[in-house]
Amino acid sequence: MHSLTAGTKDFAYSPQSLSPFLPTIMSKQLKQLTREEVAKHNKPDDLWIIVDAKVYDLSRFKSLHPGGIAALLDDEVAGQDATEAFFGLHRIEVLEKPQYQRLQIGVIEGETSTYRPLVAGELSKVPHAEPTWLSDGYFSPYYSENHRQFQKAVRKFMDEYISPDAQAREEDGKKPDQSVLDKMAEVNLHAMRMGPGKHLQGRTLMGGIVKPEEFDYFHELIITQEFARCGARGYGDGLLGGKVIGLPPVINFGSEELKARVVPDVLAAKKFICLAISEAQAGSDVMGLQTTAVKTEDGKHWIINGSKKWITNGVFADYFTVGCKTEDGFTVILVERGPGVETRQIKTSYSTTAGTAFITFDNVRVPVGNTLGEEGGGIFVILSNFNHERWVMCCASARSQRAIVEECLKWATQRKAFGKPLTSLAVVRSKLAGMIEKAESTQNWLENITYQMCNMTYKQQASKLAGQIAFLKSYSTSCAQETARDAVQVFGGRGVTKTGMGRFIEHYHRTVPFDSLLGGTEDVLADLGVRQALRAMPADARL
Ligand code: HEM
Repeated sequence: MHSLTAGTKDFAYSPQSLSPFLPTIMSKQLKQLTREEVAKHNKPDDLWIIVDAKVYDLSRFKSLHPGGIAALLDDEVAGQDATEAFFGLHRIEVLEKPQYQRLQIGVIEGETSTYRPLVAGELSKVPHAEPTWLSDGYFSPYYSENHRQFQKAVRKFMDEYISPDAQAREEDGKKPDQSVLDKMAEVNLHAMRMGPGKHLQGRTLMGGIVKPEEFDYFHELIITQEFARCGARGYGDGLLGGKVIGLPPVINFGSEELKARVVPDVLAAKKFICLAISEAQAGSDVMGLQTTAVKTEDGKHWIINGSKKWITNGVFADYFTVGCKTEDGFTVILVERGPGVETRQIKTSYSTTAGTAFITFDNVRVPVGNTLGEEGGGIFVILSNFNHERWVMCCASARSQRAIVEECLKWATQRKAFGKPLTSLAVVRSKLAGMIEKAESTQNWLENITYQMCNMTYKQQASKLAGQIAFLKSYSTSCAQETARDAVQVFGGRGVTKTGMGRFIEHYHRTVPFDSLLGGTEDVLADLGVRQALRAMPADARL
């Protein structure tokens, strides 16, 4: 998606990954050729083609071509203009890859190329590929000039540093590269992802574009949405998703000593933290958890025993924000990796780059000073971040749906079936309509809620927005799943193929159900929204 920069096993693309090669390619003398001249080179050992006014010599490459030799020797391809056929079968990034760029020997005299991938930081011109506030000619009451500058900088950062690593790690399943995490720390992205607040004080945000006291939820929305564009769901979580949910309890409920010891290192990505609540026996039912914390006789330590499952970033975490059953009920305790703590990778439908873990605690000794909030008051610690956490998920869901819309619009325009572009088929247009409506409605609702968050106190948010956010989360992820299903229909077999044209659709379709589970399943959240509404029913209301 341009938004989703591409990469396959043999091919990890990002606009910047090309930069070291550009001088070589540009200095190569490209011949000015006529179409008649190209047409003479139509034999297996002397094979030229034209794609987008550029001439490629495929004589030696043909036997390495992943699509086989026959396709290249077709009468309408060999020596001919194969632009349309090419874009029906390959993503534009194929031609950007240095090893394929070298096949270009010339250009067609007097003609210019039409197609190009976006450069780092650029906005897409494809309709609905960007939210309206970033689209030409539209207005928005929500975003200031500062938000716009901030968005530009975050997108450029994302395209330059994060996207290339995202695609490579999604492939090899390793943790995000430390150099990327360090680069993010330099501009304080890890801190900003925690939202507005005191933790931003004294920090230079994104090179000083936004002052800590001016950073609001729209800035945070921008970060989450720009990250979601990379189309690498597992990597997105690997990029310290565990910190986004695991650190707030420390920041909001930890002792000053604990915060001073833990928070700076986590925000600098020197240490990693995760939220460890769910267990094999209990997920959403936090009161049913079985991991126990029992105090030592001198009352100075907890002894923790039990296990946790599906813990994002757990594999590489140094700290674990753990929900435990204690004498007084449910208590949240910060556990540090050490004797008795073991983590094992769980293979889920998304990549292992997220570091999803099964964790066991075997007589783990933790100082009582690591208790987060009141003993027995763990439910408040966990609930306190639920709205924010779910809202973050809505930001990501809205943006990744939009990226799929862009993929589908491009594909349906460039792909021909029955001699016509897919867009000429009413059924395809109808699917596109549904996807666009969902992406736009989700974003619009999200922006309204974000505006409320910017203007409400924490307490007001808790009472007025819990239902709204629960509904939005449930709505976004059900829209997302329908969009994924429709996108596969539009892409056909490519929508279930891990490489090539439909690779982002396959990835999305495979990973999107996850979004409908975390932070509460769709049904649970929709029901929560209704229950919130019922609680607010006025006593004097009658038909
Ligand atoms: C500069 C010229 C070309 C290069 C560098 C090239 C490269 C590639 C690459 C890397 C793939 C693997 C799939 C992917 O990563 O997208 C591929 C697949 C393929 N190519 Fe080409 N190709 C070229 C021209 C053509 C032309 C002109 C045709 C004929 C219309 C063609 C037909 C195919 C087919 C049928 C596939 C398999 C597609 C699929 O599995 O969906 N290629 N090509």
